[in-house]
Amino acid sequence: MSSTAEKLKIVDVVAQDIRFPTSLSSHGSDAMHTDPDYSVAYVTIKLRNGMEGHGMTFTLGRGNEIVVATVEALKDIVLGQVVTDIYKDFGNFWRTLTSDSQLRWIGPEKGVIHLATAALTNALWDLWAKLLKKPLWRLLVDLEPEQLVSCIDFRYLSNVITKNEAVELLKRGRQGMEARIELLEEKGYPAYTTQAGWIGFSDQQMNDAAHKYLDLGFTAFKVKVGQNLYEDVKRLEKIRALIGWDKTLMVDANQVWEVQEAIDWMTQLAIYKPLWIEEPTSPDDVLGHAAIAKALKPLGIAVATGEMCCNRVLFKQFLQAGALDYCQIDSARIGGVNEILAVYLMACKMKVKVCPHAGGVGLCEMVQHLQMWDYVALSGTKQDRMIEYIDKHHEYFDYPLVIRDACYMPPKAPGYSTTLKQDAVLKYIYPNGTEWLELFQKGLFLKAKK
Ligand SMILES: C[C@H](O)[C@@H](O)[C@@H](O)[C@H](O)C(=O)O
Ligand SMILES: [Mg+2]
Repeated sequence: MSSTAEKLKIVDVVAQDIRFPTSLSSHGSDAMHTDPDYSVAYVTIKLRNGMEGHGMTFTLGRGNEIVVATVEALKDIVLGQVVTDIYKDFGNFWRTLTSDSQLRWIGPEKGVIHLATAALTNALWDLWAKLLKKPLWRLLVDLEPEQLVSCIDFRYLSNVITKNEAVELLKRGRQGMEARIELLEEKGYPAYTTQAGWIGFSDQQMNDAAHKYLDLGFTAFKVKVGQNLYEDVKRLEKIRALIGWDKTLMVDANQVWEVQEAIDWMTQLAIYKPLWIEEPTSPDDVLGHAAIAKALKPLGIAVATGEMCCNRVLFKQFLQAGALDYCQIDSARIGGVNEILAVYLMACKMKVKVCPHAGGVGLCEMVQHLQMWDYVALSGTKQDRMIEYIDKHHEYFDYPLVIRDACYMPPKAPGYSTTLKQDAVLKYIYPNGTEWLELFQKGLFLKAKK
């Protein structure tokens, strides 16, 4: 092996359980997840030359240790590889990672095993962008269409999109690219916020957050619904009174309803003119979503889903069935960047708008890169599209996102914006981080029994 290849060998993969005590303030709460502790399974891939790539997947607390253990189970597939060999044929490597004959049985390509795949894959992309000294969105933009497509495993997709069609879409997407890069650098990419709408928030918390975001120039707000119709009516009355009727309002039920219940409930809330209802029912129920979308269309309410969609195949079915109007990819789910690219390509072909899910730790940092690539090099438009935004946990990153005039500004630092500050890791690693030890001592949290 040449000495350059030797230096680019992966010599270590470390997975850490990082958690933040968000349940203390109801931050992130919704009808289904009432006490989330925002967490990440944080993966570091180390090369012999000392370089590191970081990746993560998002969880709500206790499940985090299972994802960390699953990364441990997968890491032998990555260890010892020369990282640049992976990038030469990334699609095939991704298939190797998801095809281990014994491990795939616990998926396949869904659940914890796929979350772990996402964390590892995202670390590999961070490393690639760092090696090329580019932010990830720029790396994606600069890849030739054929090269980008070679990163994707098209298995099970050919009845909707083929490799050749994907290349054609990307070639078409390049027209006018330079002008869009300039526009992006000048104006950024529109954001909306969910921060005034957590279900556990008091009136005062909602009030404060709505004013804060109005002052920051935000024009689109998302509110949680689905626990109690009477409370939803009160909350939507309140948010409309705060933001006015000229602003955009979306609502999110986080999977709590039966199909007919979703239709009936949303019919009652239609007077508040929500743009979309998000996750009205089970994230796996393609036909249920299709029925809801059909029933709510005459009321002017669209259906959004995807933050818990398990893989490209299910996204394919949602798109085929006309079951979503807004496709909410999540940067820490499905199998990481490689598989998400396939979803963007299918959505582009089927002319469905992608409005990514974000907000959780690292999600805003990562997904901005993907959505900016889509704008510059694939769909070519920001029309009716926005990225979710929440102002928490960014300070723990080496290169936090930048928001200006309610728009994400394109990241400049090399990588996927996934590197946590060492200090944050020491404070929030579970259960022995300094912040956690203090919380246990104060009796604010009970340490999990092993
Ligand atoms: C538990 C989490 O905060 C979710 O409520 C959140 O991801 C949400 O569905 C969203 O759309 O932001
Ligand atoms: Mg949601």
